[in-house]
Amino acid sequence: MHVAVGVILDSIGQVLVARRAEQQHLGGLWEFPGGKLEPGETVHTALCRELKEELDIEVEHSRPLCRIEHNYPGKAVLLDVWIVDRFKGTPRGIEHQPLRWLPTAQLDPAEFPQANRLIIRRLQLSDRLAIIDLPAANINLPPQLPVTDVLLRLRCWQKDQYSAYLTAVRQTIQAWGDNSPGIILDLSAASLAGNGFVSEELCQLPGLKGLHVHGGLLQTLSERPVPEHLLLGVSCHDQHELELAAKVDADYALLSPVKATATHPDVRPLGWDRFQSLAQHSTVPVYALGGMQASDLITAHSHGGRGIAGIRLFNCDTMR
Ligand SMILES: Nc1nc2c([nH]c(=O)n2[C@H]2C[C@H](O)[C@@H](COP(=O)(O)OP(=O)(O)OP(=O)(O)O)O2)c(=O)[nH]1
Ligand SMILES: [Mg+2]
Repeated sequence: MHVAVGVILDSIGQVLVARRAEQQHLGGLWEFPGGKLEPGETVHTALCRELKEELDIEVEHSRPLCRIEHNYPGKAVLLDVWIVDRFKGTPRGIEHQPLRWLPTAQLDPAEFPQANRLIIRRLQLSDRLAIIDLPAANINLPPQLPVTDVLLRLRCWQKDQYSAYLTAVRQTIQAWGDNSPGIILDLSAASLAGNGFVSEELCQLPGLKGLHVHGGLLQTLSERPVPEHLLLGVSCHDQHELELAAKVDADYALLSPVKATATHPDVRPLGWDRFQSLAQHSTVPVYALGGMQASDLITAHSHGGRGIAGIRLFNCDTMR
C-alpha cells in the first residue's frame, strides 16, 4: 500500500499531528495526516488531495523528506513522507479527528505507528551540530551552552578513558540542568554490550539524544546498535563510508573535510561539488564538516546537506 504522508510545519517549526480513529488500521495512535494513493496519482497529487480532504488546507510548498517501507502484521506500507512548509487555510479535522500542533522535540514515538519512528528522528535533527572535543586528560566541559545539539567527542582514545568520559559527561549534564542542549555522545567498542548493542546504562543517561560512531568501529557493526528513541550518527569521509552508514540505519552522517581546516592541514578537502554529489546519493542525511562557519549553512542546504557541524561553531554568536 503506497501512502502519501504530510509533515505539516507552522512558522515556528511546530508539526501538526492527528489522531487516527479507533476503527482504522492502527486506530487511536497519532499520525501525520495523509492517505493512500489512488490509481494514476503521483505522491504530490495524493498529498494535496488527502490534506484537502482531511484538513481543508491547500498545499503551497512541499518537499520530500524520506521514504519508509514497513511491514505491519498482514499489511505492508510504503510511506512517502513530505514536508509541507507552506499552505493556505487553517487545518480543521474534517473527519472529526483530534488535531495538535507540537514542537518536534515533544513527538513521542510510542504514540505513533511503528513506521513513524524514523520520521520522528529525522524531524529531531537540528540544522547545526556543535562539536566539543574533550581532551583525554582533564575532561572539563564549558559552562556556557549552545542552543543546538552538541556532540561531546572524546579525543585520543586510551584504555579506560571511556568510563571517565561518561562520568564527566554525567556531571556536566547535571550541572547544565534543564537548559541542557541535545547531547550526542561518542560510542566506543567499550560501550557495546556483549550482544553488540549499547548498554542499558548508557541509554538511560538523562538528556541523551543520540550516539555517534567514529572511525574503525563503523566497519565492525552489522546492524543499528542503538535503540529506536536515540539518534545514530556516523563520521564519514567517502562514498563507501556513507554506504556503511545507510546499512546500519544511521540518522545522520558527518562528511568531512568539506573545506580546508587547521586541524587537518594534510587532508585534501572535498569541496562543495563533491559534497553535493555524495550527499545526493546518500539516503542518510549528511552534515558538512570541516572549516564551517555559520554562514555556510545556506550553502550546505543548497548542496543537498542537512546542515553543518563544527568545533568552532560552538562559540559563534550567530548560533544563538
Ligand atoms: N496517514 C498516515 N498513515 C500512516 C502513518 N504511519 C503509518 O504507519 N501509516 C499507515 C497507516 C495506514 O495503514 C496507512 C495509511 O492509510 P490511511 O488510513 O491514512 O489512508 P486513507 O487516508 O486513504 O484512509 P481511508 O480513507 O482508507 O480511511 O499508512 C502516518 O503517519 N500517517
Ligand atoms: Mg488518512
